[in-house]
Amino acid sequence: MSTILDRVAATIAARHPAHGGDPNQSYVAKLLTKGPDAVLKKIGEEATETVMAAKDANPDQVVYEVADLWFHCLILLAQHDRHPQDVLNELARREGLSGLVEKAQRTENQAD
Ligand SMILES: N=c1c2ncn([C@@H]3O[C@H](COP(=O)(O)OP(=O)(O)OP(=O)(O)O)[C@@H](O)[C@H]3O)c2ncn1[C@@H]1O[C@H](COP(=O)(O)O)[C@@H](O)[C@H]1O
Repeated sequence: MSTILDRVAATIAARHPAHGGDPNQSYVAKLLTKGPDAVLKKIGEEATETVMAAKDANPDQVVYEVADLWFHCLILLAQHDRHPQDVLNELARREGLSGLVEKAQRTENQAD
């Protein structure tokens, strides 16, 4: 069963200018035409807007801005030939491993 992440990722892939995406018809194609830094700039903007919504204690706006942030992260993943499932797999790999334990292990390994 395809999820919304799968479907949006597939749409993003299809909108790539190299695959015929038209910058005059498609936001994704227009952004990708501007080059990799344009996507990074949007991610920075959307992350900042997410922080501002949280500081304003506006839960609905937080959801809206996180959706913008995730959407632009999906474009970034496509640029790097990665799929949302790769991120889900990484989260699954980490499942049950405390961040504090992971950090302690990392610090221990760096000291070796
Ligand atoms: N999920 C989204 C989505 N979320 C946000 N956005 C766009 O991302 C932009 C967010 O930037 P801002 O909030 O800063 O708004 P802005 O000032 O208009 O943006 P800029 O002028 O700075 O680029 C807006 O233009 C939103 O409309 C999205 N555009 C497209 N999608 C998905 O991508 C698909 C393909 O879209 P097209 O490429 O446009 O066909 C769509 O069918 C949707 O499923």
